[in-house]
Amino acid sequence: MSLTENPKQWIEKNVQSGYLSYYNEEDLSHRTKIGAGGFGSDYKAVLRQSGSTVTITSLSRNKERPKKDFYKVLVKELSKHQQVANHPNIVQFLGLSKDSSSNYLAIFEYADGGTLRSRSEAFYYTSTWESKLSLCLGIVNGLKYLHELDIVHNHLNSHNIIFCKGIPKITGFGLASMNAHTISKYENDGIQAYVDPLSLADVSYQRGKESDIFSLGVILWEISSGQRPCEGMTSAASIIEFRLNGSRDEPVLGTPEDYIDLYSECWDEDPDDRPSCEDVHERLMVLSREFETEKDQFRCLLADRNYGDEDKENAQEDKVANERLLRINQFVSKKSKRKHGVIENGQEKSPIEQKPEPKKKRREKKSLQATVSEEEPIADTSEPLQSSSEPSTSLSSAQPLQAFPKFVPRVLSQQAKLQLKKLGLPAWLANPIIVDPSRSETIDETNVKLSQSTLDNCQALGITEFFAVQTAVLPLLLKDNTRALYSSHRHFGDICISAPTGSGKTLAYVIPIVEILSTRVVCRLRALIVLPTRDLVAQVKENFDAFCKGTDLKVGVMTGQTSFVNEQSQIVGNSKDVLVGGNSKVDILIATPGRLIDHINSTPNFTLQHLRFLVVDEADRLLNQSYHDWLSTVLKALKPKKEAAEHGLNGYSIYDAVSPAWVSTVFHIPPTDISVSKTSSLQKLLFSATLTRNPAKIASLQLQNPQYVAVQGALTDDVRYTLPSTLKEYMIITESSQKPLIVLHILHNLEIKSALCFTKSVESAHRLALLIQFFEQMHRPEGKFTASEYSSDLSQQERTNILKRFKEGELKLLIASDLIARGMDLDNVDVVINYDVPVYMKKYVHRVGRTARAGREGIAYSIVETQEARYFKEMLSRAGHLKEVRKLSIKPSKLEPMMSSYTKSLDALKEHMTNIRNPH
Ligand SMILES: Nc1ncnc2c1ncn2[C@@H]1O[C@H](COP(=O)(O)OP(=O)(O)OP(=O)(O)O)[C@@H](O)[C@H]1O
Repeated sequence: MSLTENPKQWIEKNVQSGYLSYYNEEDLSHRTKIGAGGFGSDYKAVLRQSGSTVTITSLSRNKERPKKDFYKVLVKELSKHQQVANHPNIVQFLGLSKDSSSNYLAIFEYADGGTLRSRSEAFYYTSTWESKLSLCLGIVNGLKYLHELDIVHNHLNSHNIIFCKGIPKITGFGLASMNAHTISKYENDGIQAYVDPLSLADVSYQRGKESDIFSLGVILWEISSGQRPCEGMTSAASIIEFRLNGSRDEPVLGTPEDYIDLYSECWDEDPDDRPSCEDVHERLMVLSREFETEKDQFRCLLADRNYGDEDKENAQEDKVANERLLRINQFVSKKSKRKHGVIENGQEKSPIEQKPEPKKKRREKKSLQATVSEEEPIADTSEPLQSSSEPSTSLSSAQPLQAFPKFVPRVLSQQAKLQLKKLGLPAWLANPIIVDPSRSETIDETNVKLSQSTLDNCQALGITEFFAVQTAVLPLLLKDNTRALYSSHRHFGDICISAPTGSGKTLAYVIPIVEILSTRVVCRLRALIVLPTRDLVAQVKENFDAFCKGTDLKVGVMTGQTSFVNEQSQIVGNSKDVLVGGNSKVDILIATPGRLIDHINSTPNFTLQHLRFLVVDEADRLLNQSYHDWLSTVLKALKPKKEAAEHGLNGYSIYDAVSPAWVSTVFHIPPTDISVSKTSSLQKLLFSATLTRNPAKIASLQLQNPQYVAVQGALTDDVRYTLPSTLKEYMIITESSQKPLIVLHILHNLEIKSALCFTKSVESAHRLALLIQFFEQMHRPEGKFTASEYSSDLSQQERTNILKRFKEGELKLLIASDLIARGMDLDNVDVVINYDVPVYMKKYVHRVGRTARAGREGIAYSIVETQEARYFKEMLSRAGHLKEVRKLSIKPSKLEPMMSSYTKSLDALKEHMTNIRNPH
C-alpha cells in the first residue's frame, strides 16, 4: 500500500507489523506533566520494558492541520525520524502511543540535562573553550546530518538543543515540531532572534538550509556569550525590527577571532554568503585543533580591536585597554607555570583565592579576567559529542573558569573603524592597489607589449582604449618576467580583482591569457575559467573566441548542456588508453563548477596538472557555493594522481614532461648550483564587482604572493561599493497594488528602448510578464512593447533564444528573477527596473550593474512598497549609498490614461490564472 494513498492505514499497518514501535497506556508508568521543561514536551514517563525515562509529546490536529492532512504530515515527519534514527546528536524517536481521546503521541528519549537555553549562561561561566567547541561540534554534527538527508530544521534555536546524558542533541523538527506548543510556547521567548531575517521580512520566503545556518550562527554566538540573543528586547516586534535593520548581537570579549568570523558568516544577511553546514563543521574542527596546540593563548583580539590608540577622544579608555593588553601578555607568559588561575588587576590569584562574585557584578566589571583551562581531549566527532565539562546549573556554586566582563561596545571614530577593519587582515588585503575608475589608456599609449593578433582583434571589436581594470591587470600579468609559459623557480603571484560592474573585467583576463598561451607548442589544458552559470560560460566563451582568432588556441566549455560523453570527446578526445600526463583537445576551458567536478572525478585523461591560469570569475559567489566542495577538488586535481604499484612507481605521481613546474619534484636530479626550491607556475585570478575581503574565504584558495587590486572611487569606511559613474538611480515609493502600473508608466512614458526588470521569484516574473503582455494587447495593439520572462523554468534552448531576441532588439523587456543579475553583459539595456527591491546591497549592486556598462549611460528604478521603504533606505544607507538614489514621485495624472487598459488586463490575468488552476 502506498504511503501517500492512505497514510492512516499505512501507520496502523506498520504499527501492527512492529516496524513502528507502539506503546500502550500500561507500557508507560510514572507520568508527570513537565510543561515548560525539556523541549515542548507534555509529559515525562518511564518505559516499563527498559526502565528508561522518556518524553511524551502530543501531536496536534489544530486548525491549520485539518484531520485530512494530519496523517499525511504525520507520515512525512515520521519518515524524517526514521531516516535519522540513531544519530548521536539528534534526539531519538522511540515510538508512538495514543492518549485517551485516541490522539497520537510521540515518544522521545528524555532530555535529562534540559535545553541549551536553560544552560547557556551556566555553560559560559563554567566551560573552557575546548568544551564550548566540543558542544558546537556536537550541534553542527547533528545539523550536518539532517542537511545531508535534505532535511531542513526550520526552527533551530537554543530551546531545540537538548542534553541527554551530557550529549547535545537536536530536536524540534519532524514530529517534535507537530506539537502545538513547541513553537507557540516560545513565541514570547525571543525565538524570532534565531529566524532568518529574510523570512521575517517576507513570510512567503521558503526557508532552506541557509536559514538553518543563520539560526546556527545565533546559537554559536549564544554559546560564546552565555547570553540570549537580542537580550533586553522585550517584544517580538522589537527583535524583528532589530534583525530587519541588519543588526546582530555584539561579540563578547575573549571570543577567538576565527570563531567570531565563523558565526558572523553564518548570520550574513545574504544567504548565498553563508557557509554550508559542512564548512562550519570543518572550520570548527580546525579551531579545535588550534586550541589543542595553542591551548590557552586566548586571542583576545577584540580587546586590541576596540581599544586601539587611534581614538584620541577616548585616551583614557585606551590607557585601560593598554593595561589590559599588558595583563594578557603577562598572562600568556605565565601560562606555562600554572594550571588554574585568574589574573585580576595584574595579579595572579589561585583558584582558592577567587571568590565567585554575584553574576551581575562580575559581568559588568571592566577589568580583564583571563583564565587557563584544564587540558581536555578534543572530542572525536564520530562519537556522540558530549559537552565535556558538565555545567552546574547553579551559578553560585560554579567555579568561574573563564569569566570575561560583558563586552561594552563604544562609539568609534571613522579613523578607528578603518584601522579596526584592517586589523587581523594580511597586509596585501589590508592595503590593496587602488585604481581610479576613470583611468584609461589608449592602446597606442600602453606600455604593455601586445601581439599583432591581439591588436587586430581589439581593432575588429572597436576597442581603442583600455579601461581602468585592464590598465591595472594587463601590466601585472604581461610584464617581461611574468609572461612566460612556465617558471619553475619563482611564482608569478596570484591576483584578486574587485572592480565595478561593466568595467571590463572579462577582457582583463582574456587578453593576457591569450597572449601568454599563444606561445605554446603542444595543446594542453592551460587555462581554466570557472563561472557560476551556463549563460556566463557562453558569454565568456564568446570573448575568448574573439581573441583567439589568429592563434592556434582551442577553447572548450563544460556546462552539462550536451551529454557527458560528448563533452568528454570534445575536451579529452576518444582515446580509451590512460595516457601519462592525460590529454586535452583544448587550451582554454570554461566551466561551471558542478560539471567540472563530474569530469575531474570521472573522465579518464582529464587533468589539470598543466594549468597556467585558474580564473574564478564572480568569485564571491563561487566561494560561497560548496557545489560538492568544488574548490578543494580542483585544488587537489592540480597535481597528477599518484600511480599505483603496477606502474612500477610505487605511489609516486607521474608528471608530464610538459608540466616542468612539477617535474623536478619527482625525478631525483643531482643537485646543481641552481638547486633552488621549485614552485608551480599556476596563477590564480579572482574577479568580482563585490569581492570579499574575508581572509577566511580567500584562504580557501591557497593563494601565493597575492595582490589585491581594487578599482574604486574614494571609498570611505562607510561607502562599501563603487557603482558605475554613468548610472543614475531612482526610487519610487508606492503601494504594492500600484507597482505594475509604475512599470508600465516607466516603459511607456519615459522613452525606454530596452529594459531589464527584476522580480523576487520566478512566479512573480511569470505573472508580471503575462500582465504586461495583456496590457500591450489592449493598450497599444499597433506598436507593442514586447516583453518576455526569463527564468530557470525555461529550457536552455528557450533561454538562449530569448537572449538572442533581446540582444537583437526584437524583445524590449526581459522580466527575470536573479538568474541574470550577475555578470550578464547585455549591452543594449538602458534601464534596470527593480520591481521587487533586493534585500541585500550586493544583489542591488549586481542588478543595477546590468545597465551603465562600459562607460554608457544607464538608469535604475527601484519600485519600493511603502512598508519596505524604511528597510530599503537603511540598506542603502548602511552601504553609504543612500544619497546616490534619488526619490521620484509620479503624479496620478500620468497613470490615469493607462487605467482602463490596466484594469482590463488585470481581469484577463485573473481569468488566465484561474483557467490554469482549474482546466475544466
Ligand atoms: N577596453 C574596452 N573598450 C570597449 N569596450 C570594452 C572594453 N573592455 C570591455 N569592454 C566591454 O564592456 C562590457 C562590459 O565588460 P565585462 O562584461 O567584462 O564587465 P564586468 O566588469 O565583467 O562586469 P560584471 O561585474 O557585471 O560582470 C562588455 O561589453 C565588453 O565587451
